[in-house]
Amino acid sequence: MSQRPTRPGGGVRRNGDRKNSGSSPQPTRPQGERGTRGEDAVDLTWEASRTVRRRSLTLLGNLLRPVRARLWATLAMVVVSQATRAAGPAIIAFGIDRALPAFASGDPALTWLAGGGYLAAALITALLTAGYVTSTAKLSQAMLLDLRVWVFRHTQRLSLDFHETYTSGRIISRQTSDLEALRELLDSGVSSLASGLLFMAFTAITVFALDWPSGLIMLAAAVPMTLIARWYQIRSQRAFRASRVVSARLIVHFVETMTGIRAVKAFRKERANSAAYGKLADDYAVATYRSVMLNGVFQPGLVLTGNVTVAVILLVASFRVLEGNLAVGVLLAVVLSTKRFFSPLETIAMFYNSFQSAQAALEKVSGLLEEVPTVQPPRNPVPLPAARGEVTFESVAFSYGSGPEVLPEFTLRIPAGQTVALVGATGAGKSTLAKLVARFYDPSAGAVRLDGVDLRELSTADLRRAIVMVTQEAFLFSGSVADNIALGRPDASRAEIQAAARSVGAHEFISALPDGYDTDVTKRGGRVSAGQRQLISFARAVLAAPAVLILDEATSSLDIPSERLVQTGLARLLGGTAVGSARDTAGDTHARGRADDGGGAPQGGPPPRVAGRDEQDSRPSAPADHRGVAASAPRPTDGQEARPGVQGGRPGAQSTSSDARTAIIIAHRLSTVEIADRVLVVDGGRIVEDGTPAELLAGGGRFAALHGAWRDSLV
Ligand SMILES: Nc1ncnc2c1ncn2[C@@H]1O[C@H](COP(=O)(O)OP(=O)(O)OP(=O)(O)O)[C@@H](O)[C@H]1O
Repeated sequence: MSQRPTRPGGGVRRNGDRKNSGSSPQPTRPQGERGTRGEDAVDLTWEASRTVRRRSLTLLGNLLRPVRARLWATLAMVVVSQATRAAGPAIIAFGIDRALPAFASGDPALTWLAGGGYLAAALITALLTAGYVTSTAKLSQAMLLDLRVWVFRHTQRLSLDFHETYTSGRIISRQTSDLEALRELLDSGVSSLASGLLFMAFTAITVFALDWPSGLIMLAAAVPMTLIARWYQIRSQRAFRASRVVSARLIVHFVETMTGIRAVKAFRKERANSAAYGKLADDYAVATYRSVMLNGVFQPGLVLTGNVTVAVILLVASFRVLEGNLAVGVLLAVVLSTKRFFSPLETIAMFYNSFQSAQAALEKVSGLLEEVPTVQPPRNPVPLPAARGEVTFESVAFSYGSGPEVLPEFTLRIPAGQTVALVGATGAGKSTLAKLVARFYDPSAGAVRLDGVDLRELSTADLRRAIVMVTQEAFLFSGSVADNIALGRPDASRAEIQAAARSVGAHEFISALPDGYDTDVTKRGGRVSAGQRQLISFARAVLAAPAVLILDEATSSLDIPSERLVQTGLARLLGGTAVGSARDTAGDTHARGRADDGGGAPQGGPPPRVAGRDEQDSRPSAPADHRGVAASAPRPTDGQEARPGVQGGRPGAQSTSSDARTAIIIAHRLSTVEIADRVLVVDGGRIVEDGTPAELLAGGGRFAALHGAWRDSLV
């Protein structure tokens, strides 16, 4: 496509107003715009209807802009073809009333003119019809291609908070059934509607030109027809909106069931799900039935009006012929034209249906495109090509959207190179805190900084290079194992990919796959276990060599051998291994005392370390815990109590390492906590304890209690 508008929709933020100390521009919600909010509403207020209509038209305008030259050419073809088509009866009238009498008196020229004119009109109509049908198909495909790409790109750009509430099922519904409704209309509906309406207009002009009283009768028919059309429009708009809403719900339910098929089977939800799906399918059938029923009244209503009009014109014009006030040729032409005038009505009625359906679809799609990412890249980013990895939370508070405060105001400093374990009960706010570091969300107040730079001021490239989050799901994209590892650095060589895999202990199992690193992870034989998936995602992170690594430690779905594999990989990952990167040359490798748990011997990568503190290098390793991972020895502490609300910068909890990777781990395992430099205990969104594992254990507080419970659970 020649040119694409940068953003097809308008702009709506989902998170409402937020206090923001960051300097990056935040989009505001324009008055009256709605985005996807309230998209399930079937009855819209006049104001909302107008807004939605305007939004749909803007989108349509944006779609048409790149193809406007073709659009005008197509329109010209439609206009001329319908004019020549409508001229047929007038040429016949001319032939009967003027050419035939002239022919009878020995002048055949007018008859030749009438015959030739009729043939030429028919030829032009045929050629131009073929031209506009092909051209419309090209127009339609070009517009749909743009729209498909816009919807995909846009939904991908939207922030996590949007995806968490909107669900992938709805997005699929927008991408499939809504775009399909638009395709139906654009492919042939628009040209049928336009050509039909134009043909009617040209025919009406012809009838008026031939015999204005017949023209007036025809015009009178417009009154009942308009009333029927209005009746249909109001009801069908409602019916099609309802049908789009139910169709989206149906797809959402289907997608949810299929993506959660394991849980469905595990909890024997099949019957309940089938019942729910059956109910939705029933609702969809009812909604569709309603729109078809409306069409069942609309279409015959129009046809009846047309036929009655033809009868009235025939009657009146015949009387006038008998009285000698009208030529027979004109009578024939007027009746023919009137009959033809109403012939596109059936098609128009049919495509008006698609038009209404497409309009409802356009409303939904334009609403989606109107959404604006709440996490915006800055207009003038502060460059940070090589981050050290110091993370600071400066008077940060956070709530999801307009919900309750999940993290009350706090200040925290994580020095570069420190390994921090976040522990706490479920729902305490650990993931939320980690997601703020990854800038999946922006804080509601205060600022999160990397090396002193507000994350909102970093370019996406710098941010994603410096901070990588490894989530529990360890998602693998379709493609080879090597492709999946290379996600961390797409330009990495095969040797670098293998080195990354080796460094986390993944090389052996990858080599044992049917095609080694080239094994397709979606194919039989390429299916890897949950633990192996984790290792691949660790290798991905090693290759990316971020300054800050955030890791949501996997707890679920790992069997004991997998867990050991992951534990070893994790310990290695935290070693700050960088493959073929600047960090590598900076000497970011560590050979530290560590009791290998046997989950995977070093395979060419740098040896693993126990913790990210350089001062630990000189200390002997602590005794291994039950899983064989060495616990770090107690360290000197300044004895300072962690104060909720004001944390960080404590000498006892600081790393002195300047080259190690900063790691923030949402820790679920005792062994992981013990290899951390520092533990933050989160409770109700507050950091209630902050210190080295040894300090906190000695302190006898919440961490000590958690630790005790863990130990007991391991017996
Ligand atoms: N997307 C969201 N929208 C609204 N509230 C959320 C969202 N995600 C989390 N919360 C809420 O925020 C609070 C903190 O959740 P968070 O996921 O950070 O806890 P957590 O400590 O990581 O828990 P877990 O160990 O179970 O993962 C919880 O009350 C949770 O319900």
